[in-house]
Amino acid sequence: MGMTAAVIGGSGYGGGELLRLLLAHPEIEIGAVAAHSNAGEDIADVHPHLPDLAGRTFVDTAAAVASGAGLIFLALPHGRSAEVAATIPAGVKVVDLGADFRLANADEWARAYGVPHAGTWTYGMPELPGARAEIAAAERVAAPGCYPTAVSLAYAPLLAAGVIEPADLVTVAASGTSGAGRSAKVNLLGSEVMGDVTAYKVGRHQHGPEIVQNLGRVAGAPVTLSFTTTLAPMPRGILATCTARPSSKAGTDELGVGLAFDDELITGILRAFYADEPFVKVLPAGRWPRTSATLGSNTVHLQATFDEGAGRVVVISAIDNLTKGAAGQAIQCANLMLGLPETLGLPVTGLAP
Ligand SMILES: NC(=O)C1=CN([C@@H]2O[C@H](COP(=O)(O)OP(=O)(O)OC[C@H]3O[C@@H](n4cnc5c(N)ncnc54)[C@H](OP(=O)(O)O)[C@@H]3O)[C@@H](O)[C@H]2O)C=CC1
Ligand SMILES: CC(=O)N[C@@H](CCC(=O)OP(=O)(O)O)C(=O)O
Repeated sequence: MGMTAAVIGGSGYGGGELLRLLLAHPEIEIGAVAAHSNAGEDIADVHPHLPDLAGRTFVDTAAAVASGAGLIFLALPHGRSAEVAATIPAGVKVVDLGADFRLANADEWARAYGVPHAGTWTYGMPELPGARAEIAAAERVAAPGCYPTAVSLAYAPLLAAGVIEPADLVTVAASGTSGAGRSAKVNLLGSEVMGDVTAYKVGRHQHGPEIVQNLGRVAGAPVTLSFTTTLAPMPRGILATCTARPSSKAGTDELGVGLAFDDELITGILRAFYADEPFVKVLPAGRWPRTSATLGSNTVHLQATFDEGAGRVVVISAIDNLTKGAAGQAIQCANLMLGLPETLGLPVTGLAP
């Protein structure tokens, strides 16, 4: 074992997924695991799917910070990471699953989250252009949110190729309930969620600015996104339907391919962009992403078409919000920061049915 990692916020859903993946990681050993209201509890009592952690108890946050771990994962509610990060000594590598350090613009952060901005860390989405080397060189990384992963990776290849209009992106996405965390909320009760799909945070979701930040960097131009989120009656998964108008460059010889603007061209751009990416799968023609196929994997499934009648490109993206959308992505970043193979300990295959 090369490195001991502490997990702070280990009793939550993101923390539980981190622990599940780290138990199978050949180079990272689980050190102190911290909780808040569950401090002192047996880890396997809170996470019965992790029986190998029976007999180990959650410590408090300060004890985990002081535990001497060379790597710390933070899986805390928004606003909490910043105060804990300030107590972590230099030289310790930190990956934050929360939002505190994701946005570069302080005003946008304060508008989206309602508390002052704590700063900006290296953004942890290795598949975005130039990101991998920055993550590998960083001591502190802000791992992206679940929706921003699904949506940014759907649009990025087409924006980078210049074939869609950055000023007219429209996304409707559905999330499973674990995306809202483990703490009790009335709207997450089984009797509220089962048999229901509901829109929420319409027109004001906090992930809007994060997606716009990512895609603006890829496009090299201002991006406008209409982003609507819905809650689906399933524990895990995100399905994002991402549409865009073709740009004036689409279907012209400027692309250098001499092809009509059609499904083959669009999926060809996606395939070329992700040709060397172990965790992004552009599905074969005719097969559409489904959340169930991604569960437990660190994999993004993509498919695309050109809806000629509407004059819009449609890209569908599916991920497991807790894996590629949170803990898996955090470990992918940690692997890079530690100089390990990026895929170490991370499943590509899903769990079905
Ligand atoms: N769920 C998801 O799909 C995703 C989550 N994220 C982000 O990851 C972070 C964790 O999310 P998630 O696991 O879902 O959240 P949960 O609500 O499930 O877990 C939160 C964790 O933080 C601990 N905690 C709560 N308050 C405090 C506090 N004041 N001091 C110290 N620890 C505290 C909790 O401890 P205890 O329960 O013992 O009180 C628990 O371990 C959030 O920032 C979230 O936005 C990012 C991407 C996806
Ligand atoms: C279903 C549900 O409520 N999902 C949450 C996702 C929160 C999340 O994951 O937050 P960060 O990625 O920003 O840390 C939401 O929509 O706010």
